[in-house]
Amino acid sequence: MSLLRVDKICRQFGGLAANTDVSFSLEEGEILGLIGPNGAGKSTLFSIIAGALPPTSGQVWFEGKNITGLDAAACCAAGIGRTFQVVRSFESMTVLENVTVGAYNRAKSTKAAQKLAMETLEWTGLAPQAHRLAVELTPPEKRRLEVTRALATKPRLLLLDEVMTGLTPTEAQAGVELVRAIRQKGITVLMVEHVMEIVMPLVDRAVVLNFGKVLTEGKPTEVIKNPEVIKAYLGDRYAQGH
Ligand SMILES: Nc1ncnc2c1ncn2[C@@H]1O[C@H](COP(=O)(O)OP(=O)(O)OP(=O)(O)O)[C@@H](O)[C@H]1O
Repeated sequence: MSLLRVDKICRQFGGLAANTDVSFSLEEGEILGLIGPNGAGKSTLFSIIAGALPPTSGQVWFEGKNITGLDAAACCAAGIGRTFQVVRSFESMTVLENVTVGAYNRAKSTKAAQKLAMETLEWTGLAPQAHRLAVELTPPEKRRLEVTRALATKPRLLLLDEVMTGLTPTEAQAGVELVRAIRQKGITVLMVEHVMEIVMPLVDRAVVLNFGKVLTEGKPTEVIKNPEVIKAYLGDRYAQGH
């Protein structure tokens, strides 16, 4: 049984079809990349899987249960954690407080939530910043804070929305190592990422969206050679280099 199954998802915004008949599965322990040009419908699909947006039609199955229509809190409780494309830290709170907000989804008391938050910060390497205000963090630290807060909800599936965007190659490499460590802990990862040089060596499989539809899916090495993917997204320059 797949951990996640997205089945014929459609989402309309007025006359605009952001997702049309999107279907794919995600196996336990996989890292799956969701790629495609701007406006292809990636964030919309993330929001539908995470319960932030209902689909117009179609279904989302998680651990064999139909979770279509559950709200974001229920999806989080079910084991789906997410980050946002635009970083949403609580700027006037400390790093520890930010992560404690996530930990409350699992912990029954403030003390237990703070303990879980601190353990998660230690894991992601942000513990030395625990008592700083979120506003004081550098952009890569803020992205790491987002991931830490999502991890503190103890997800089985983590949705990462462009967490490497805007990072230097060294910072992105640290991000890649964090994603690998997350999988090592048994957490399945679905990630949206634009930087192909980062995402392709990292993912087991990639699903390519274009104009809201699945263009193709497969192993990264196959996907980047697909002429339709090159035309729609990668461009000839990337293809020639690989
Ligand atoms: N709340 C909304 N209301 C109206 N249209 C929307 C809304 N959210 C997304 N759209 C439209 O749906 C389409 C898909 O957008 P979406 O953000 O899902 O794409 P994306 O692949 O994540 O793009 P990007 O890579 O730029 O983040 C776009 O045309 C967008 O303008």
